[in-house]
Formats: sequence, C-alpha cells, structure tokens
Amino acid sequence: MITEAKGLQITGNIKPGYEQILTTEALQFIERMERHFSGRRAELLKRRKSVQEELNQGMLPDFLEETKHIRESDWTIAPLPNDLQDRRVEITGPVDRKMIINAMNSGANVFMADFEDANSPTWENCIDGQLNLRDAIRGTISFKNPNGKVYELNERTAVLKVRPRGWHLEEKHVLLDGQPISASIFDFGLYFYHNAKALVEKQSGPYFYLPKMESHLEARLWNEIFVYAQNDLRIPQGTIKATVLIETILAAFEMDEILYELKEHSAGLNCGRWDYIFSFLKKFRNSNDVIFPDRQQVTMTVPNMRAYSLLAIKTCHSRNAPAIGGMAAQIPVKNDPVKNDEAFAKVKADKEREARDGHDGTWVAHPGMVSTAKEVFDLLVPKPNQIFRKREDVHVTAQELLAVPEGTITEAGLRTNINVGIQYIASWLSGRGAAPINNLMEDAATAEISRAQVWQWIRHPKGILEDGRKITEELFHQIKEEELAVIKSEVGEETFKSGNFEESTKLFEQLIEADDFADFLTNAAYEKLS
Ligand SMILES: CC(=O)SCCNC(=O)CCNC(=O)[C@H](O)C(C)(C)COP(=O)(O)OP(=O)(O)OC[C@H]1O[C@@H](n2cnc3c(N)ncnc32)[C@H](O)[C@@H]1OP(=O)(O)O
Ligand SMILES: O=CC(=O)O
Ligand SMILES: [Mg+2]
Repeated sequence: MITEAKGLQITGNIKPGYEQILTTEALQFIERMERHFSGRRAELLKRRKSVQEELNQGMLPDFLEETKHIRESDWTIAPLPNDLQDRRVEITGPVDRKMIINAMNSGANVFMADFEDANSPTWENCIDGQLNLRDAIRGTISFKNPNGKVYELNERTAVLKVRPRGWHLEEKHVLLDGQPISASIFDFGLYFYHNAKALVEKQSGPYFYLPKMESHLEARLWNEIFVYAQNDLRIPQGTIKATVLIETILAAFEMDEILYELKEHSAGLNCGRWDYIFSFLKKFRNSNDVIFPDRQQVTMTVPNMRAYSLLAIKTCHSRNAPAIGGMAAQIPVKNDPVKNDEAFAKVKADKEREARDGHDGTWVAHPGMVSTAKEVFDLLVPKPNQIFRKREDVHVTAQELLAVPEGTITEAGLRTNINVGIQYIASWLSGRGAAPINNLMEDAATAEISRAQVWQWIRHPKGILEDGRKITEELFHQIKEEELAVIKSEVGEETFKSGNFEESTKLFEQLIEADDFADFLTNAAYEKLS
C-alpha cells in the first residue's frame, strides 16, 4: 500500500492504528524537515568518508585548532529542567510495548527508549514503537502476556528519553522524491510531533539521546533541527534536551564543541563505551599500530578507556552538564548462582568506578540491575548529582586517548566473536535488536566490535593467537563451521532453520571477506529487513 502526504510516499504496511501516527500533518512536518536538512546530512556523511581517507593515510586525530576559543572560554549549557537533575540510574531498552512498561516501572530515574541499537528497525517495530511511546506518555499503555499477566504503568515512573537512529541510517519505507529519508529525522520527527506538547504539559519535555556522532558539525545539524522543529510547532526554544553519546574516537576530541553546539538543548554527554571501541577499531582499520586484544579484555579500566571517561566528566562538569556513565553489558544469569553473582559483582565494580570518578549517573541493560546501580550511586554520589566536582586535576592528552590497549588474542576470543556476530545478526534479522547471548546483553554496537575484530585480526600482521597461529580467512571459516554446530546444538535444528542463521552467516562472511571495511553492519543487514 502506498500512502501519499504531499511529496512523501509510504511504502510500508499501514496496519490498523498506524494512521494515528502517520497522519498527514505529522508526515508534512517530516517532509519539511527532510527537505530542509537532507542536503546538509549528505554533506556530513561525505565528510565522514573524507576524514576516513585521511585516517587511512596515517593522519591522527587531535583537539581542533580552529575551535580552541571554545575550549578555552567560559560558558555553560543552559540550566537543566527539574526532572533531569537526578539521573543516577538510567535503564535502556527497545521500544517494545511490554519492555517500555517494565523499564518505566523499574525504579530507574530515566528510561531511554531505543529506536537505535537495541531495536531492529523493521517497519512494524518503528511504528509500533511510536504508538507505544505515545501511549506511555499519556499513561494509557497496557499489555497482556500470553499467560494473562497484565502490565500497566505504576504511579511513579522513569523520565522518558528517546534515542533516534543515527545519521548513517535511512528509513526505506518512506520516500521523498523517490529517495529514502533520514531515519534520524523520521524517528525524531514522529516522536516530537506527537508528544512534545503532551510532555511539556506533564512538566517534562521531549528529551533525546543522540548516537554515533563523529564531529561537532553533526551536533550543529541536530541543533538546527531542534530549532526548526520547535519553531514549526510553536514550542519554546530550549524545550528539547539532548544527551550526546560520546561513542566515536573522533567525537572524544570534540566534547566541548559538541556541548557548545547544543548549548541551549544540551543535557550533557554519555560514555557510549561499546560504540567507542568499535569506532576506534573502524577508524584505524588500516593502521598497523592499532590492534585490540580479546573483546573481554577491553574494559573501562584500560588506559585509553579510562582517559576517555575522565575527560568526559571533566568537560561536562566544567560546562555545568551531567556526565553519564555507560553500559555494563552484564544481565542477571538464570539458573547459575555463581555466574549470576559474578555478573552482579562486575556491574557493581563498574558503577563504583564511575561514581567515584565523578559520573552523575549510569546505564543498566536490565531491570534486575537497577537496584545494584542505585545502591552504588546513592552511597557515593550526593543528590541530585556531582556536577560541582570539577575534576580540574584531570589532564587528558591526545596520546592518552589514542593509546592502544594491551592484552592477548585467544582462540576463545576469536570463537566468541564469530559466535556472537552470527547469533546477533540472526536475532536482528528476526526483528530483535537486543539479545541475551552467553549471558551478556548484545546489541548492534557490541556485535560490531566482534565483526570488526575478526576482520582486523585476519588482515593485521599482529593478528596472531597466543598459541602462535596467524588468524586467516581459512581459520575463520574453520571456526565458523565449528561454532555453527555449537549454535545448532544449543538452539535446536528447527530454530536454526527458521531463525535466519543461514542468512546471518552469509552476511557475516561477506562483512569479514570484503577488503573494504563496511562502515556499519546494519546498513547491509537493513537491505534484508522487511
Ligand atoms: C551499547 C548500547 O547501545 S546499550 C543500549 C542498548 N541496548 C539495550 O537497551 C539492551 C537492553 N536490554 C535488553 O534488551 C534485554 O535485557 C535483553 C535482550 C538483553 C535480555 O532480555 P530478556 O531475555 O527478556 O531478559 P529476561 O528474560 O531476564 O527478562 C526478565 C524480564 O525483564 C524484562 N526486561 C529485560 N530487560 C529489560 C529492559 N532493558 N527494559 C525493560 N524490561 C526489560 C523482560 O521483558 C522480562 O519481563 P517479564 O518478566 O515481565 O516478562
Ligand atoms: O550506546 C552505547 C554504547 O556503548 O555504544
Ligand atoms: Mg552506542
């Protein structure tokens, strides 16, 4: 079915209820923004490619000379609204109806509803997600599971934030002049159009998390979109508040500048550690100086990761902005008390480091982890936040940000990467963007690390297992076959057949075999998604 709203063509299915989200007025609002900003988005994506070429030639990122005046002058972000003062625990999760209710009732201060890496962007997931959030904001959301259990919102719920998809993604079911529109503008635009006024009436606001930016110029584009959207819907300027994920190695050099661009709309920064690791590997894909050990060895305490999080805290606090920590990927482990205790201990240690360093809040992936994080932050952080701790003792250099973590590459690490990569893509193609795999939360960012490491280890001269074997395409294929047998025995023949494992394996192989490193696995995978 094709629905037209002036120039926009909708090629996705219009299921009952979708007409309440895809209204003519909402689509015209999106069309105006897409017409206005698509050129700039395209330029910025092109710019990413030219920066990559420079990095491929050996250029190293550094703090920018041309924006020194921003780093060295005195300014702060605009004051934060009341409901964003205390963000000690933020839970994240997909825009699934039941999970939205569970997350909002979890006891966390904030719930980040994710159209991005925890969401497989099928048309249905995206539009159902908008309907679910609309109902959540109006307090009418409910859900009944197959056993008859009814889910409804508690009286007190988490403050809602929304993460639209990143600049590199398109929404292929919505065309303007025959071309797919920006997924960021689509997710942001629909949410903002339908909910901004209702949120303001509730003494809250349209709050966002902005993913995967690679420069302050990309933050400027978001800011221009915010100004445009607020003008268009006659909502006071500065009502939108957005927290930027510092999750690319290039953005780490532009934290001040990113806060500055979004000054009136900023709600601080967050350390998106998983994408950050992925970005480091991706940006230095061709460098013989960069190779990371097994994924599990790259923790937040290795020197470069610690430098990055300390710099985020210092930068934010000097601008009166909150510095939110990141996601510990552990989730509760069912039926294994020892592993369960280990998972909780790891989350606790991670949150203690963050709170002691100066973070004002943190992320958890599962409602079962909320109280652990909350206990740590309640004990170590005075309410509502510790922005007053300016951390002037912290001095982070470019070399420290670019330091390569040491460690070993093991066969177990290689196996895990292959196993997780294939299982995650299969889950994503089945419409599930976050999955529990080997007792960890996996989403697009964590799976990207797995895929990037296998690609790099094959091509890098130091891609050598600790037992002395060079990692090659042949070894990859051998281990892949062995891991497929393991997966098959775990999930069973039937699920293996119906669960997109064949398609996922093919895609994983293509990504590994291509000499040109694909910028995002989700771009290729999206072509296969309904
Ligand atoms: C790198 C980054 O970008 S991090 C941010 C993006 N990633 C995420 O947001 C991942 C969030 N986490 C999740 O999606 C989930 O926790 C998963 C997929 C990892 C595991 O989910 P499940 O297998 O359903 O876990 P589990 O069976 O233990 O869940 C128990 C209950 O908690 C709920 N639950 C689990 N995680 C969440 C969550 N994040 N938000 C809300 N509810 C949740 C489940 O729906 C389930 O509810 P029920 O008992 O009412 O049926
Ligand atoms: O989005 C969060 C991350 O760690 O990546
Ligand atoms: Mg991320």
